[in-house]
Amino acid sequence: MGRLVKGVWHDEWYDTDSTGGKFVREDAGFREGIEPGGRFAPETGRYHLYVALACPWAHRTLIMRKLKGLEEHIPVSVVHPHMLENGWTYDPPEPLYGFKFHHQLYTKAKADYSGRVTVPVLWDTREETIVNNESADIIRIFNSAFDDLTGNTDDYYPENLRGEIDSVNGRVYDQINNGVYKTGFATSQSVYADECVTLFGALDWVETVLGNHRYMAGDRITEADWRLFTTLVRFDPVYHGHFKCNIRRIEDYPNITGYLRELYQQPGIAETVDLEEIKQHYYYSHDTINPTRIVPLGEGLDLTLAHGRH
Ligand SMILES: N[C@@H](CCC(=O)N[C@@H](CS)C(=O)NCC(=O)O)C(=O)O
Repeated sequence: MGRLVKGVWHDEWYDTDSTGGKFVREDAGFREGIEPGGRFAPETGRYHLYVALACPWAHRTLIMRKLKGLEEHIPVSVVHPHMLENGWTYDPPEPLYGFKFHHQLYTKAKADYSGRVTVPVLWDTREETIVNNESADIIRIFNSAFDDLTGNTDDYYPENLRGEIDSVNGRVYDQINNGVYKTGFATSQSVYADECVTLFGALDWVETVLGNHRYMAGDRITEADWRLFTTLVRFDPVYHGHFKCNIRRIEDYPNITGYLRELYQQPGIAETVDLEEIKQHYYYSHDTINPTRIVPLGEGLDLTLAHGRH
């Protein structure tokens, strides 16, 4: 775990001293788009996606790549699940440059880069740079930028639902997706307790929404559902224990349980979920919160059971 400072790698854990025990996530450093006629134009084989199978943010991009039929257009490389003193690593080395360390991609893109070195990364092989390293942007890019190439016009951010999707995303991001990290990485009891209570308040709200609607932003699956899904699928096997998010389990919420199963059972989605890799990453990499590195055996819900949603 570490960060780049002016292009030099420093092995360091998150600084929560300067924020009174709070985990504060850094903004992504590369935020370009892909559009026809633009600097980054949609082309088959031009872009490469770097992910961790364990990472909920990277997982969103894998899901959208699958749903939008982009697998043959955008190849993917996967980091090793253990993120240790060198940050994310490739074993074997990644295919474009033979790099062993994910931070080498960042310094290839910008020699004096300062900031955290995260996945996912959407790489441009033409300009040899990072187009974007913010998953929220990458899934929007995948949602529409390659439609002319793939002929797949499925829309997970439809015009008429954007207001609702944005509003759901806002709360889900802050209190659930990032909420589990803010709870798990807190280094003071009172910060932990506040974050944990807020997280479960948000899950209670999701349970109510799903009692009234089939999905989070109405009656069709949108990006709001996929953004929530990647946290829910990790919750009982990882966040409940490792991040001390243990007021309730997902299994204790009937509507969320059925919804999670229904999303998991959508075509192609189960292949994007690797629970063993997910558990290995969290329990092994975060030695400040699990110094023995023992990976627990429990796997959480059986996601293959009938979802019972209609
Ligand atoms: N805003 C980014 C966050 C990505 C992120 O934090 N990824 C984690 C893995 S789950 C990471 O690479 N962390 C490495 C670090 O913080 O040093 C996104 O959504 O794409």
